Amino acid sequence: MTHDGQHAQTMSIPQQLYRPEQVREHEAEAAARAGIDMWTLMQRAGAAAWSVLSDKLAPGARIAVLCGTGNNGGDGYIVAALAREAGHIVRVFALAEPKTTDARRAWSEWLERGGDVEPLADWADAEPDWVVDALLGTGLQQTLRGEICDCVESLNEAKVPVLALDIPTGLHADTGQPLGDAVRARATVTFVGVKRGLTTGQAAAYCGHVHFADLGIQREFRLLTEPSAWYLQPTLLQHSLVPRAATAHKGDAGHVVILGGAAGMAGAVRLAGTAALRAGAGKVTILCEPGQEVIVGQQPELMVRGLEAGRDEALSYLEHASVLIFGPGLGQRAWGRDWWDWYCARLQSSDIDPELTTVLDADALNALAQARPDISGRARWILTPHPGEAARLLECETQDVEKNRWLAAQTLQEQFGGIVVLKGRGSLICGQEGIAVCDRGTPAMATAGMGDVLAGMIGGLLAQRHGMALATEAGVRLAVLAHALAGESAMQEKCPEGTRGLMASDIFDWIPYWMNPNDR
Ligand SMILES: NC(=O)C1=CN([C@@H]2O[C@H](COP(=O)(O)OP(=O)(O)OC[C@H]3O[C@@H](n4cnc5c(N)ncnc54)[C@H](OP(=O)(O)O)[C@@H]3O)[C@@H](O)[C@H]2O)[C@@H](O)CC1
Ligand SMILES: Nc1ncnc2c1ncn2[C@@H]1O[C@H](COP(=O)(O)OP(=O)(O)O)[C@@H](O)[C@H]1O
Ligand SMILES: [K+]
Repeated sequence: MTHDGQHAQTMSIPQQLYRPEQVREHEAEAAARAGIDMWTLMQRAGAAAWSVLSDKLAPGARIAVLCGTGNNGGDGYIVAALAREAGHIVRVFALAEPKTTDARRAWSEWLERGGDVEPLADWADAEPDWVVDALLGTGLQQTLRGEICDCVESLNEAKVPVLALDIPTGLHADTGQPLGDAVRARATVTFVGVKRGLTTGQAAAYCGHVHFADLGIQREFRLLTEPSAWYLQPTLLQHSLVPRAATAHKGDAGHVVILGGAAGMAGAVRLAGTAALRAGAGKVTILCEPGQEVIVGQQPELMVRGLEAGRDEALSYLEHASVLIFGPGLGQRAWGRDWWDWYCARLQSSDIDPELTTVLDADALNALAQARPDISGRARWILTPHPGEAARLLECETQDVEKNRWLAAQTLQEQFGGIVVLKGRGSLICGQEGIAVCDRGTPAMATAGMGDVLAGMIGGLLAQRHGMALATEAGVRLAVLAHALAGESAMQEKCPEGTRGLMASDIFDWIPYWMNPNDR
């Protein structure tokens, strides 16, 4: 078996993400254009996986390779052969004989070299230090069935570290949802193009660390098909968030107006307002329910005005606003509902400029779900639903949203216009420029007020976008990314591997850190 070292290298995840069908459809043509056959491609896949696995092994480690009947299984036989050549104790457990030509070749080479193939159900006999999951790749159709299902269950119960080839068996390579059950891998090596199901939905619970190997055909592959989504990386902040001019004054940095903060929920607008300032907004004004000013005003940099619902005095604030954030702590009582009705009416009559960039969050999204007004200005909306709010807007259940987050985000964008941020692990940003995904952040961010901070950061960054020559959609992507990274940094500071106990306000100090990526 040749070890094709040159193309066995893994690299960082590129920006371009694909649907699994795109990879299936175009990999053979890309390989042909690169002058190699599919057997060579399979050997490269096995070698790339081996290069990841070999780094994790102590000398003489015991490895169990679990092979399915398709080409994913073929990759597995190649890894097995390479691991044995390197002196490890390798046992292969297979569902049945391979069905495809290339996988059969890999299987027969393994047998010819004295390898053995044992029944899948016996895998635990190997008492492995590592397992290689080569059961199913992108060929997965519907819910896992038969012996594979039992095997995945026993593998997860055993809690042995697993390296998944291409994708953890059972995980849908597009939606990132397990189909029935799925292997919980410690690491995944994915081939040719990064499948977008590795970045959202439940992917983070199943994939472990994701490695990418282009198998030397990336250039050819990219010429054949357009990406289906964009993967957001911290380097993007460096490229886009250029330092402010030395002569800047606060008027250059925009004015964010935040409408929300009903009795009992003034904290939401205060969080959003502080986040907008930390993101660099020049000025922030909060319009809240009368009586709540004291709570907001404890953050002295925020300007605050208590207003009864529907007061046209609000127009004078909006006239000078660069961005409106509408919804944090708005509540569902009359005060909040009346403000929503006022907003829709004033937008319809153009008393509110339809060009005013407006973040609709929290209860403004719930009001939108109930009222569905036919108004102009939608092109300037940025909707920031979590999956529950998205479900209300789409009139479905939260699990329907999670089943296919790409589709949910796209449908919301088509129905409501503007830019949609579908929050949760693997946040999606969908607008005219396509869909981008942010898979950063930490489960410690699943805590009240974290969404208010995000709304504030989006507003705060967009308020400065003219000075930075930043398009709105690009600005939203950057804010989502910086929010997730600030959450990670704040948790890291408290407890490096921790997953609980973060508060939304803990991330404030880290927002300037990520907003100034070139200044350190
Ligand atoms: N040379 C190449 O082409 C290269 C390919 N590459 C690799 O190939 C992988 C794709 O290979 P693939 O297309 O053969 O599909 P794969 O995922 O192995 O499974 C198909 C088998 O699974 C079975 N099955 C399906 N659904 C099931 C279910 N729900 N529950 C249970 N069983 C189910 C199905 O059975 P059937 O339905 O036909 O009875 C069929 O036998 C790709 O991910 C990458 O790793 C790389 O090496 C680069 C070079
Ligand atoms: N497990 C997680 N991993 C990464 N980010 C998360 C996770 N859970 C929540 N977040 C992020 O935290 C924020 C929570 O927002 P939201 O649910 O609106 O909270 P709230 O309404 O309480 O302010 C979102 O940006 C979301 O993407
Ligand atoms: K697999």
